[in-house]
Amino acid sequence: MLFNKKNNEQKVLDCLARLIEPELFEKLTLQSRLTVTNKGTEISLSLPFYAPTWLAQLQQDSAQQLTTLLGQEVSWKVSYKVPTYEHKKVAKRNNNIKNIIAVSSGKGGVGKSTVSVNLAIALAKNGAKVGLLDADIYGPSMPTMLGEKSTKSTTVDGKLLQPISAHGIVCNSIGFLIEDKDAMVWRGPMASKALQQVLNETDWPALDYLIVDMPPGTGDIQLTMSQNVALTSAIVVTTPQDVALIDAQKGITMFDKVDVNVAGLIENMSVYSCASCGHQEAIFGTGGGKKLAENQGLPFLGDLPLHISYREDTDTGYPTVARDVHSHLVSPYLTIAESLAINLYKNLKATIEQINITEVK
Ligand SMILES: Nc1ncnc2c1ncn2[C@@H]1O[C@H](COP(=O)(O)OP(=O)(O)OP(=O)(O)O)[C@@H](O)[C@H]1O
Repeated sequence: MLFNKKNNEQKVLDCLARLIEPELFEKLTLQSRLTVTNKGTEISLSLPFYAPTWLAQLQQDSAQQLTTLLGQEVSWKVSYKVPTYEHKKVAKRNNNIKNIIAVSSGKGGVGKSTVSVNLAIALAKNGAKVGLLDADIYGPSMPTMLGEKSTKSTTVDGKLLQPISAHGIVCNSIGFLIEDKDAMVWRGPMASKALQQVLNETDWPALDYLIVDMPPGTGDIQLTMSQNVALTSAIVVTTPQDVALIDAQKGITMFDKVDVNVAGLIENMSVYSCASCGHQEAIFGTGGGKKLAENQGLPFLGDLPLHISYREDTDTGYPTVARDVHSHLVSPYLTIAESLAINLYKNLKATIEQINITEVK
């Protein structure tokens, strides 16, 4: 049979088109190049996000079809390059940081910090380079949650602060600089200035994502912070009950006001899961976060159970995703991290061309 390069390229594309959701496929192929030759079949793919489960599923689902279509087994060569997404323009930008993602909540105590730290570690576990900035001036919790309670920020050159490395991520926190009681009395402009200072005066290594744990609420402080930092996107964390959802809605409105994309909602403490017997109970109600996301036309990134280990693990300085003992508590975070990375790619515009699908040999 005569080898038809163009035909085979089209066959591969058609097969992938059946397996990838249309919106995402269109965006991926818009910036793709696929070439096929007859010396063995290798799909060389440069992906703009880290999504190991999504990729494994795609490879598994397409394996049989591709082998049949091309008459030989297909191997994949995958590399990753997370793009820098377009974001609102503010004065200063650190070139080492590709994307800054704020994690916020309309209401205090919904688990925003717990989600921030575990999500940051989950993104890193999936393969990304991740930093975490603790901007929660009312109660910086990252020193405790990362097991670095007695650590203070240091500087090598007398100018830039060295971030703390822990559990596969780097972090800086207002808590590494000042005592908690000092932070509590800060007013808006001071708090916002402190955030910008910690952001701009830290010696961040090259990062795909910097996760910012924002102070809870939607007041002037949060508004000013959101305005003055070059945020790529924001995540709103909520619990399922009505009162939290009303505040989550305020959070979404706040980001709309300052023209920051909302990457999606996460529902924390969705279902109580008993550590002893596994019994599950929806004590705060269920499905509220998903419904709010639907009403707002926003992605729902996922839900997380209410489980004692999440609290114990961060209290002891070893976040659940880093400990990796309870896979049923880790996997929701890995899924949310994938969902976040894919949704950012789907909904934002990359500043540079990113993806190549090339079949070689
Ligand atoms: N899914 C969960 N299961 C069990 N406990 C949780 C869960 N999420 C958070 N917690 C616990 O709830 C408490 C509040 O969480 P966290 O400090 O992360 O909330 P927050 O929204 O950042 O609070 P703040 O408003 O003080 O910033 C902590 O003790 C934390 O360990």
